[in-house]
Amino acid sequence: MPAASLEIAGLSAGYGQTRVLEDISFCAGAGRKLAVLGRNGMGKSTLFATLAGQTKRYGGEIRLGGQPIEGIDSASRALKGLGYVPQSRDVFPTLTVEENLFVGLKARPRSAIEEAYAMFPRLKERRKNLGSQLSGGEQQMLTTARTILGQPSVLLLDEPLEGLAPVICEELMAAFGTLAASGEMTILLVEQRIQSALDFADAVIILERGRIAWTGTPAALAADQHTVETLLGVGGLH
Ligand SMILES: Nc1ncnc2c1ncn2[C@@H]1O[C@H](COP(=O)(O)OP(=O)(O)OP(=O)(O)O)[C@@H](O)[C@H]1O
Repeated sequence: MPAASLEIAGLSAGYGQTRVLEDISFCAGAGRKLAVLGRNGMGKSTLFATLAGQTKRYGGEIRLGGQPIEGIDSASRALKGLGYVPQSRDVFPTLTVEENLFVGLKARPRSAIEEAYAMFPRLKERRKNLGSQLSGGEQQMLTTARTILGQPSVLLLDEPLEGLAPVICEELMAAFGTLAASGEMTILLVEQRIQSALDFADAVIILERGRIAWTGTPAALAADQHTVETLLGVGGLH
């Protein structure tokens, strides 16, 4: 499946009676790389969970490749090409690493898991281990690899670098960049490592209390010290 656009218009969502997102609108063109930033608790994970169909939506539209998906369930969204790697690493604890990867293949041949091993050699070393026996960083790699094996047209990555060693972070961001550049995936990234996100992305949105407070390019953000301090709560970027 080639990369697809993701368009959101007037999206409001939350949990039960608790409204978290208000009137979110943006568009990520096919093959683009969008970073979603913001301080803790501003709604980043809720936005991705909403796109994946896992929260309560009060209103608004979500279009994947021009087709509305807001009315269909999570599994159907995945079948239509929406890949979601949540912050909570959801490996299957009683399956081995290799069996976890097989789940991600959908209809693809089993040999395709070599793609995951090329991206994460550590998973190949641990392929006979159970999901429950992996470290936090290894679970992160496994969840990410399993989702990518399904060849989504839009990939939502919620803090994929959490728990990973710096050298692996660099390799992983480079691999994500290659997937987007090859036209295989549109990638949306939530990341606390702001500089890594800005090095990766070609557009940025910043959430503040469930609303979009800023949009622009990484270069414009890096030059806007006031926004960096007030909306991201960090002293500066380099
Ligand atoms: N399952 C839930 N039920 C009720 N409220 C929730 C739930 N999950 C998150 N929230 C609330 O929604 C708001 C946004 O949380 P969310 O996790 O989306 O923020 P975030 O920007 O991803 O934060 P962080 O950077 O800390 O991961 C917070 O006020 C949080 O308490």
